[in-house]
Amino acid sequence: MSIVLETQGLSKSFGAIKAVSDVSFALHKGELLAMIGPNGAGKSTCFNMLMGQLKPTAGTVWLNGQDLAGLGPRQIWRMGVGRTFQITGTYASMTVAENVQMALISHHRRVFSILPYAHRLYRDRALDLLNLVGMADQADRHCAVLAYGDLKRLELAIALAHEPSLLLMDEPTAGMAPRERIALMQLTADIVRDRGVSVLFTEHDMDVVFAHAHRVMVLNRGQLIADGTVDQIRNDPRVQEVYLGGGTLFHAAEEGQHA
Ligand SMILES: Nc1ncnc2c1ncn2[C@@H]1O[C@H](COP(=O)(O)OP(=O)(O)OP(=O)(O)O)[C@@H](O)[C@H]1O
Repeated sequence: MSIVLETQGLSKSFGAIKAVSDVSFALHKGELLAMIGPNGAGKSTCFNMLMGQLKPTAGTVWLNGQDLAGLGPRQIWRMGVGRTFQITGTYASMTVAENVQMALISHHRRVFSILPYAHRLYRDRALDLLNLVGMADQADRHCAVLAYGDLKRLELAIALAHEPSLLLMDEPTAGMAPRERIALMQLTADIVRDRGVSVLFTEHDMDVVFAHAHRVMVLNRGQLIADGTVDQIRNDPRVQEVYLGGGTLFHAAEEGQHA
């Protein structure tokens, strides 16, 4: 399997705080990789470095073999890295379809030339993407009236409009009801399988992680303490030590499995 994203010795310090320390990993094509860890473990800092929002203190990030050093968020996004956020970034005053159309227009770099007839442009392609995320029946609703779970699915369609080879999803299910969480990650797993997109996601809900991730990395205090399959991670004593203190990880996941 080819490597899409690779880091070597990735590190970030804020003054005396080592937020991320010597993190090396590889993400393969078509892989759904979870990055987990307790609060303050360094997940968001890692994501922000991968996306060009933060400059690493040390280390290298390669995307499809290309060194990302010195590149900003927009250049990295243009190279095929999509991102969904903890807080959705949709335009409330526009309809669901228009939001996706805007993303398609931007992807095809046509923003300034087509504004007078933008409402028609890429409409069919937008509907295809909305169909993919189960939102086609809401195409003409305004985003302001959407339920939170629907906004997250729309955000996924917007990210896919840019045809990313890699999707970074920062707590994609935050704020969602348990059933919605599983549904959104099932949808993401289907997209990974059907389109060969690679996904790196952070997640606090272990039911979601253990049900869908192909592989799991665990960060603690900025360091990568484990990287393996779901079973390897569940049984790793270092991971258990980190999480059992919080008392939430494994019990919740096991109950979820038996539900
Ligand atoms: N801009 C910053 N300036 C100073 N310290 C920071 C900054 N950003 C993050 N940190 C610190 O770096 C460490 C890692 O934070 P980070 O937000 O990456 O963790 P996280 O794993 O994403 O946490 P959470 O799950 O709570 O979102 C924390 O100690 C945090 O306080």
